[in-house]
Amino acid sequence: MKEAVVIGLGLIGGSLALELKKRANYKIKGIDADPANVQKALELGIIDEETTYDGLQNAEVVIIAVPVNKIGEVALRVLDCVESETLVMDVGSVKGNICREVASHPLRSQFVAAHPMAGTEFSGPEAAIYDLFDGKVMVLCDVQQSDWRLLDRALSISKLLNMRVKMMPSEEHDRHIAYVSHLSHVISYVLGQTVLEKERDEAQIFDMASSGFASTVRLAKSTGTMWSPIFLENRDNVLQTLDEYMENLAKFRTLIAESDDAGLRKTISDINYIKKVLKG
Ligand SMILES: O=C(O)C(=O)C[C@]1(C(=O)O)C=C[C@@H](O)C=C1
Repeated sequence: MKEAVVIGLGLIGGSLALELKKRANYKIKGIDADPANVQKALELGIIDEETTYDGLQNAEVVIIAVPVNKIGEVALRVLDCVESETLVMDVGSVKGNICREVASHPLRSQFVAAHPMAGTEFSGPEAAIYDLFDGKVMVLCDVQQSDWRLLDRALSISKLLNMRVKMMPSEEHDRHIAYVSHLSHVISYVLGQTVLEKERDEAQIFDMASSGFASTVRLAKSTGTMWSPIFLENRDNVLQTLDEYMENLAKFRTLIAESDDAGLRKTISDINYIKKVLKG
């Protein structure tokens, strides 16, 4: 039976474990710094057994799904322990720092830097979902640094999950992801913060909130354990997007302050182009 080891049994690690088990009959071994997560993952049938870094020898694939600030050190430790045929993949949301950290390891070519573009606002093994990755994009970075046979295995796993693969340099990934993922989270947190501060003075404001508020503030339910390290690992790119966002916000504010109906309609109509680029 093929073996996969998943390190970090949260939403993403847990969901990958479920998929590999159900879709390809892998035996899943798990590692997590929090014993409660291991216990929960065992109870939920996400993993078959707990293991340690000494138990990586028979793994066909080791998936690292810990918070992004910990991936580099975990990846180096894993590469120190694995056999020459094992694929080591991370699934973090920031790729440049991780690729730099593993760059000089003698087994660098066994590592594939991956980012499955899927998630929810929930966390922990109980948040793991079967089908989470179905139809989504898997980004693979700096692939020329990986052994082609192991890259091929990463591609097979992506195909198994029914994901579309995109390959790009890690630096480009980090610049783009700041716009389409990290900025949205900052905005949602600050929206939640602004409304919560108001709610303290004027109770019942949330009674009026409907789907518009719910959809824009959904991401604000995501944990700081995951998102603070993402913002800090991709700091320069996130700051760049925030500067551009704040500039646009100031322009939008001016249009409202000046009761510029034509300006507002034109700006909104331009932004409505998003309907064409984002389907669904
Ligand atoms: O839908 C969500 O709740 C997510 O946060 C998913 C999301 C995203 O920003 O789209 C977040 C981080 C992952 O690295 C990939 C996807």
